[in-house]
Amino acid sequence: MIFLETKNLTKKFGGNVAVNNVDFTVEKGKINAIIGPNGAGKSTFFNLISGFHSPSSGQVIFKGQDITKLPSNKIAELGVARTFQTTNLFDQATVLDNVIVGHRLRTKSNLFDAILRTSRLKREEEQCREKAMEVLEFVGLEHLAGKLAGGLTQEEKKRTAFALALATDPEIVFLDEPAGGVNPSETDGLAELMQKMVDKGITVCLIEHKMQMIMRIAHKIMVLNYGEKIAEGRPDEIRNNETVIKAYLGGSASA
Ligand SMILES: Nc1ncnc2c1ncn2[C@@H]1O[C@H](COP(=O)(O)OP(=O)(O)OP(=O)(O)O)[C@@H](O)[C@H]1O
Repeated sequence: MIFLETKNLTKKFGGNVAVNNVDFTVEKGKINAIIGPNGAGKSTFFNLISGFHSPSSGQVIFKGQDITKLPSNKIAELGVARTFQTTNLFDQATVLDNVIVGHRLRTKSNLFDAILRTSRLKREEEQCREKAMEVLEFVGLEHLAGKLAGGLTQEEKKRTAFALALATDPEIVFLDEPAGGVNPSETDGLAELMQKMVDKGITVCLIEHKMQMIMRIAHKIMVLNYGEKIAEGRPDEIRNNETVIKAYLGGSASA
């Protein structure tokens, strides 16, 4: 069974076709990358898969289930997590509290539990805390658990974004520019972290402009240009693909 796939996925914003008839399959347990010049439709494509936008037409299938029309929280519950280019953290809250919010999705407590401070609530609060510490440790930020998120560096924010996604116990994570705005050695560290996720059994799908990193870590790459898939293949195939080279030379890619 194909793990996750899109079929003829299309999104129009007025007359602008941001994603045009894209067929894409994700390889399970691998690092899958999406590249393309600015405005190619990459983020929109992620938004369609994770339910933040509804497609104009086409389908998203996850483990054989059509998830096209599901709201984003339901899609997340099924095990599909995503991060954003700019993760909005609560600056005045600690890193730990920011991540705890990410795990709430998996808990059952409701308003009554909160008012009555039931044992279920207390138990779940403890579970959330433990889960948050576990994912912070995984991303290498346990030493910053008590620090206010507002004081984090860009690289630490990127790691926190990973932790937020991991706190939902995902089977697949969609990472939007996970290494945007960080220096080369930090980029290497984040690449290692993505590999570590894969080693743990999580499938990774990322959008990235940092071509060297992508060519090194991706198992498979899809190239979007003006909303259309213009190529898909292994890094060496993509590197030598003339259509891709032309799109980049003619476009505004910041690679
Ligand atoms: N909410 C929206 N409403 C209207 N148009 C949008 C919306 N989101 C994206 N677009 C348009 O869709 C196209 C694709 O944008 P998108 O952000 O998906 O590209 P991208 O490949 O992620 O770009 P970048 O690499 O710069 O992040 C662009 O023309 C953009 O202006």
